Amino acid sequence: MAVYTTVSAEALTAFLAKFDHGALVSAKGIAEGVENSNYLVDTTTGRFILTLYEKRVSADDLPFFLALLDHLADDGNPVPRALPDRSGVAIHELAGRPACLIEFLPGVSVTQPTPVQARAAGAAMGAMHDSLSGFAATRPNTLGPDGWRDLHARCGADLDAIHPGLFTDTAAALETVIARWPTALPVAAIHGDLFPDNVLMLDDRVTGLIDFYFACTDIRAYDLAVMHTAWAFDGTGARFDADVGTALVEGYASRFALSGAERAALPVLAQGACLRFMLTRAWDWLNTPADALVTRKDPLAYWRRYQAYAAGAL
Ligand SMILES: Nc1ncnc2c1ncn2[C@@H]1O[C@H](COP(=O)(O)OP(=O)(O)OP(=O)(O)O)[C@@H](O)[C@H]1O
Ligand SMILES: N[C@@H](CCO)C(=O)O
Repeated sequence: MAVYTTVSAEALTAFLAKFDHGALVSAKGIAEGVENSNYLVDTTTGRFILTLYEKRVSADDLPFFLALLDHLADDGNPVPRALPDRSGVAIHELAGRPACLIEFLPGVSVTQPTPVQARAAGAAMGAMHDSLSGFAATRPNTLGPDGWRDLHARCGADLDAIHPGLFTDTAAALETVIARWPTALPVAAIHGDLFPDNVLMLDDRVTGLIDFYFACTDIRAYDLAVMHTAWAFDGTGARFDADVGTALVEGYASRFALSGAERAALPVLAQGACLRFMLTRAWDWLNTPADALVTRKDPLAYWRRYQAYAAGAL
């Protein structure tokens, strides 16, 4: 369960008193997610999400994320804004963590997307990229190729405790992918983590894009490649669904132009994405205490995907 920080009723009541969004009725920790602490908060006037930012989110980056969300919401994308308090402040401190009160969006995330749902989600990313072509602020991707090497070195030989030979095999894969990494593709603000659990849907309609806390400036088509790795496989990474992958890419292209060079680069971008998620999952796997109230995600599910792309899945 991803509630790393506990917020007392007293502290939450005092926090809500700064806003014009009613008084506390109830607050429940949300089990989903691994990065931040999230609460579902009901007040006398509505429903909200309270997010306390944990390990990987730096408070210094929050203004970038919130400006990006405002830009997308202004342009009609279904993203939640962080709400300002009465004095216009959106970034607060609560229980010792940076914290925001965020708009609640309806919908649920699908676990096994259909091609129709994947097409809608791809189109939502295309519309988002269209809006973000007019977003000027930048943030480096700390989990880009240089970050993978660093993470690989920090995990070190302990990777072999996850799977024999994993340290050497991933070192070789990293060098192969980095040597082929595109250098001339368009760069823009991207989401960076648009997994099915970060897309809220009602039936086949996208009602929310959430969790922008890896948003950064990077190769735009990398965002689509990340999405492909997460949507076109089952949770174990063992079963590839080509129809879902194709629907995702075509949905995207229906809303935002995908050049021949970007399409041609998707396989290597997807391999890089697999290494990124394999390594962050491996780091968490090796550094999360066994009794922590969070479900660790399987790094090998991303190593399997890497192998599928390396063998030509896309
Ligand atoms: N604005 C929102 N509206 C409705 N539900 C939301 C909203 N934001 C978050 N949630 C709910 O909280 C859950 C966890 O949120 P989120 O994915 O942002 O957490 P996280 O810890 O950053 O996750 P991740 O592991 O995907 O990085 C979501 O799966 C969703 O159920
Ligand atoms: N979406 C990521 C978690 C956030 O980095 C994963 O499934 O590994």
